[in-house]
Amino acid sequence: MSVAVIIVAAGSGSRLGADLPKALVEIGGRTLLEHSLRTALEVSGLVQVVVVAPATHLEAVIELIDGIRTSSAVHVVAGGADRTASVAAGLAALDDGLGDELDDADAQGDLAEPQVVLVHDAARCFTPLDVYERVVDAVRDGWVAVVPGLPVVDTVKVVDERGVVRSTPPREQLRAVQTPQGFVRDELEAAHASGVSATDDAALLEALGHHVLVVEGDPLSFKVTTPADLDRAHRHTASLSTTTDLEPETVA
Ligand SMILES: Nc1ccn([C@@H]2O[C@H](COP(=O)(O)OP(=O)(O)OP(=O)(O)O)[C@@H](O)[C@H]2O)c(=O)n1
Ligand SMILES: C[C@](O)(CO)[C@H](O)COP(=O)(O)O
Repeated sequence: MSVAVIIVAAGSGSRLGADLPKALVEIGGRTLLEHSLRTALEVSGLVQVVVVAPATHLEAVIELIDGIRTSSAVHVVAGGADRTASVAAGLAALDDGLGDELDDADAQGDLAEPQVVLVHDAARCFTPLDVYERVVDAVRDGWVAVVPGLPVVDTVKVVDERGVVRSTPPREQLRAVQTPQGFVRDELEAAHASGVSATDDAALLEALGHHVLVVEGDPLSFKVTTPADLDRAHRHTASLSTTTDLEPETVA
């Protein structure tokens, strides 16, 4: 089953408060979007990546992507008013530019329109490749919708509009979910056709009665949301370069 990745990068990043859209903020010399894209391009069975960019920065994003060598089709489209609308814009662009390759594929049978779609937040720029692969494997195993997640460490309360606690869900049943979220393409498209918005795509499929599987996420898949997250991201890249610097000494 061939795979497409939609990277949603069209948010403004209001909670981060940078003077650029969040996906274009740099960490360790690369934008969040480039970090995410470089990993996404390694996914097995990949035939296409759609980058959903801020409408105000389409040219800048196209230029960035031109600098990345890849044999996969990478398309850039403008995002929408919220995350759900941006994913819908990415879905609408699936198959764009696959024309020539598809003619060959029809002949060779090795490349086809994507049947599995992963939706990934550019803001989760350090998600390891093995998380993507776990999600794809579970969709290939027959799950319609798959999300990576981690157990929750805090006790979570459900509150009413006044902030008064209504219930305390059992913590062992809770997972904090991340991206990439993976779907059978037709079902994701059908869920988006409802026009309903949600904070993640899996919720749209849940609403239609689909079973969503949670596979193991990764702490490194944290979402860069606030200035504190950006500091954490800088520390992460700094620790990587320190490790690299130390490698020759370690070997010697
Ligand atoms: N209209 C939007 C809103 C969000 N996103 C993307 O969805 C992901 C998760 O959203 P979030 O981290 O909340 O980003 P922002 O909406 O930019 O942040 P904020 O809510 O602080 O403005 C990000 O990669 C963001 O670029 C998007 O493509 N289009
Ligand atoms: C999709 C998501 O990353 C899953 O945790 C999250 O719901 C995005 O929320 P945001 O408020 O748009 O960052």
